[in-house]
Amino acid sequence: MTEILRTEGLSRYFGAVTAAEDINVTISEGEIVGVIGANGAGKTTFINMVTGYLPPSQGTIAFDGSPIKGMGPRKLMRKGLARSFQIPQLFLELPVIDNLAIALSAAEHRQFQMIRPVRTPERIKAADEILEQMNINHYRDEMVTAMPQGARKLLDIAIAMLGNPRMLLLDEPTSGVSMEEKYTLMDTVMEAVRQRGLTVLFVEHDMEIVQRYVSRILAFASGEVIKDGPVDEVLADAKVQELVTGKHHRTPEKEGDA
Ligand SMILES: Nc1ncnc2c1ncn2[C@@H]1O[C@H](COP(=O)(O)OP(=O)(O)OP(=O)(O)O)[C@@H](O)[C@H]1O
Repeated sequence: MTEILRTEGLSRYFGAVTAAEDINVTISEGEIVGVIGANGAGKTTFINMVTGYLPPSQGTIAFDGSPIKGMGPRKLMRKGLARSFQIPQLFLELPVIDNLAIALSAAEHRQFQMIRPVRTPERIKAADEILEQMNINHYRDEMVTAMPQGARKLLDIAIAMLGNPRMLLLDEPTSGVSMEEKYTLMDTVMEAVRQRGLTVLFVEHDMEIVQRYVSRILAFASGEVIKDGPVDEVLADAKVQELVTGKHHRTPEKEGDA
């Protein structure tokens, strides 16, 4: 399989705090990878470094075979590497359609400038398409404040998909979303991912979501990747159970044993 992302010796220190240390990960095109770990394990630090939001202290990052360390988020977005946030980064007091128009405008301009929600026919077309694909087109002309949390997450992910990325990094796509909404949200996102043939890396605390949607897991603890492999293998690992999932977590095979 073709490699799309590779990190080598990737580390980040905040003074005496080791947020991430010696992360060596290779992701192939089309893989859907879950990132798990307890609070403070280094998951967001890893995502932030890969997407250009945080400069690494050490190590290298390559996307599509070329070094990307030192590039900012907008440049990386143009290269095909996009992300969503744990807390959606949206203009709450603007209509949904204008949030998309602003994102498209920002993507079109290389230099920093005041960004206004200019609705060109091309932008409206692109916005309507993604809103429909993410099943949030009924919110099109509503303020973001009118949307429930799940719909806001979908809008944030829709914005990440606007530039037709090849790889998407999602930071806790289901956090703050109700139990009933979670699966609908993930089904919608994963269908869009499948149609676009994207590679996905997503941070998730909910092991049921992880088991249902990913094929490979990176387990983080104390800033390090302690296990990287197929879902069942990682979730059955004693160290992962001790440091990440808790020893009462049951793998899918064991589910029917009781
Ligand atoms: N800007 C910062 N300054 C100082 N320490 C930081 C900073 N950002 C993160 N850290 C520390 O780095 C470590 C890793 O944090 P990180 O946010 O990456 O963890 P996480 O696995 O994403 O946690 P969570 O699941 O709670 O989001 C933690 O000890 C955290 O306190």
